[in-house]
Order: sequence, then C-alpha cells, then structure tokens
Amino acid sequence: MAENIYSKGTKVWFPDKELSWISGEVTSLTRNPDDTVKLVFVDDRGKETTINTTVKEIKDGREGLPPLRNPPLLETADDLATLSHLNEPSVLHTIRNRYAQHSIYTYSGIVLIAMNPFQRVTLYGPEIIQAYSGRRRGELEPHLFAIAEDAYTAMSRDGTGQTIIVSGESGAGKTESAKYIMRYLASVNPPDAKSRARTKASLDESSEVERQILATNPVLEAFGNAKTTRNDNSSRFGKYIQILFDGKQEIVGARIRTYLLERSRVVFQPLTERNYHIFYQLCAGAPLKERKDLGLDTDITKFHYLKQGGPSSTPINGVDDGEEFRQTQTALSTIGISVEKQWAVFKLLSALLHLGNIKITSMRNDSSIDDTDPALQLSTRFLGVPLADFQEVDC
Ligand SMILES: Nc1ncnc2c1ncn2[C@@H]1O[C@H](COP(=O)(O)OP(=O)(O)OP(=O)(O)O)[C@@H](O)[C@H]1O
Repeated sequence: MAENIYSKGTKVWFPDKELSWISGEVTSLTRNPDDTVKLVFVDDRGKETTINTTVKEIKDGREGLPPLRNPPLLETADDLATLSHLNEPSVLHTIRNRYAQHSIYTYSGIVLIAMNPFQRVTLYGPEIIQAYSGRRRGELEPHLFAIAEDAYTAMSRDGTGQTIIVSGESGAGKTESAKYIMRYLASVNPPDAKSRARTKASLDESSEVERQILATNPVLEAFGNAKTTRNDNSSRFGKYIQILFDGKQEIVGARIRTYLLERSRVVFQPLTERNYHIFYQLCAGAPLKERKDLGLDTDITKFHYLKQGGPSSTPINGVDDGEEFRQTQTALSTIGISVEKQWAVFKLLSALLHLGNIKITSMRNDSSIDDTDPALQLSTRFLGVPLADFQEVDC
C-alpha cells in the first residue's frame, strides 16, 4: 500500500548539486479512488516537490520516486546490511555519520568499507591487535583486524587458503590496509598457543620470517610507488601477496607477484608528479663517495628523468628521502639482498638517470650522440655496454 511506504512525515532523500543528497519529508499524500497518488515533499532547504504517481508505481519502486531515509538509530549502524532502506544516499549518509564519530570502518555484510582518515589514527597498536585476536567478527567494532582474524580462523579451522581482496580508487588506502593486515597476521599466535595474542614484548620479538615479510613493504614501495596528483605514495602496480603458513598455523614464508608496473613513469612524469621514490632516495641518501662514483647529485634538477614534475613535485611534505633510503637499504638487507647486490641495483638505477641526460642531436635524416657526452659515458659504463655499440643502436 502506498501509505505503508510513503506517509505524512516519512523521511526521504533528494539529489542535491552541492551536498549530493539532501533530506526531505512527505508533507501530504492524497490517494484518489482510481489509485492515483499525489505526493508532496519539502526538503531541508524548504523547497517543495510534488510527484503524481500511482499505488502500483510506488509498490514497484518507480524510478524518480525519492529514496527512503532510515530511522536515526540505524544511521550509524556498523553494518550496512542492517539498514531498513538500502539505497545510495542511505549508504553514504551512514558512512559519513560514522566517519564523523571517528569510526572509519563499516561492514556491508562480509565486506569491510574503509574511509581514509588521512591522518594518523590510534587504531593499530599491539593492544588493538590483542583485542581482536581470537574474537569473532561483530563482537568488536568493524576493523581490518577482524577481517584478518576471520581469514586466519577459517584457515586454521578448515585448513584451506583464504583470500582478502583490497580494492578502491587511487588514494583510498589499499596499500596501508594491506600492510595492517600483514602486520596483524605476522603478530598473532597459532590457536594452540597459550595466549592467542602476543604480548607487547613478544610482538617486538617477531620471528625472522615475519620481519622479512613486513620488510617487503618498504622495498616494494621504494621501487614501485611514486607521488601522483592523487596520492603522495601511489602504488603504480598491482600485487598479489601470498602469506604461507605451516600445519601449525605459523608463518613460514611469503610470495609476492607484481603486475603491470607503470614503466613509462621512469622516463616521463606529469606536472607535480614524481618518478619512483627510489631514484630520489638514492640521490638524497647515497654516501658522498658512492654519490660521486655514480655521478649522482642531491640536486635532482640535474636529471631530466627526475625533474619533469616541476619544482613543486619534490620534496614530498613530511618525507625525508635520505632517511627513506637508509630504511630501504635496511629492508633490502632484511629480505636477504646483500649490500653488494644492492649497490649493483643502485648502479643500474644511476645508469637510467644518466641515460635520460644524454643529448641526442638530430640531423636531417639521422641523429647523433657526442662521444664525449659525460651522460653517455657514465650510463654505458654502468650498463657494461661498449660506447660504440650504444651509439649505433637504431631506435
Ligand atoms: N588507515 C589509514 N590511516 C592513516 N592514514 C591512511 C590510512 N589509509 C590511508 N592513509 C593515508 O592515505 C594515503 C594513501 O593511501 P594508500 O597509499 O594506501 O592508497 P592506495 O589505495 O594504495 O592508492 P594507490 O592506488 O594510488 O596506490 C596514505 O599514504 C596515508 O597517508
């Protein structure tokens, strides 16, 4: 019945140019004997809207009828699946209300929706890990740790692999969320341990393999993340991380597969954006001798491949590239890459930077590179390519 869906005082939503959606309510409903219905609404700006419809159209949910608003009690529900009216404005409004109360997570059935807080939040400490470990979903506030715990429990119980998919637009918080999930999994004890959650002290003493797994993050970010207009630390690749457990549910290793690295960024960056972090880290953090040997400079404007984003692209607010370089080196060592190999990689990166500085002179039907071009000499030396061979390559 029309009166059951819309009646005087029923709260609804209207589209709004400024706010996306604005609240309104039914101020009168007239049902005629021929089952036509006249609905009058007033929104929060005082604008009146009249809709002529029929009982059948209301029952069928005709397009164009304003979506219904939920009762206030449900408007901060921690699971969208419990909303009486599940429509776009109700979903957005509930998530917004929760965000205003500092609850950045909301469930939607088995899915966890995360709103990026864009600031440090005290939600991920060892005491919170302890609180979620061994608890069922729904016992505590929605959280990434509850999702990780669910996956861990299902794996232990059923002995089958579990998958957590993290998706969202650029800057939504996927990388951060995946790191917290990894940290959680690296921090919980197997189900038969005396205590499900580690104490703070034993959290600090995580095993070598757990530390190695967590150390993959700074490495992947140094080589695969860059500043973009949307995100200062944007992952320019997709990744599939497998965390491997033994029969006792203890972590024994990890496998990481990466996909579709944005390779073009190495040679070109749009205005305000940067190349991959590692290049800036290397220039800022290489010790004096190595910097000299590799022909690097702390002034990144000396390199064509680093300066195309313009002066506002670097440094990144709150990021010390030199310090990050040391952290990348430590992480590389933790995952077992020798210092010698690390410098072989850094030499290759330096070769790329010098390649970008080679001056190519175009002639009528040809082009040439001057033998004495220092960028040519350095890049070929670091790549181990004879200078003459390089000059002759047809592009
Ligand atoms: N849970 C969080 N707590 C605090 N800050 C966060 C959180 N999640 C994201 N951020 C902030 O938002 C920024 C962007 O997040 P993140 O890099 O995870 O996005 P993304 O979805 O992986 O983006 P991209 O697809 O561009 O890689 C982070 O650098 C961080 O500053």
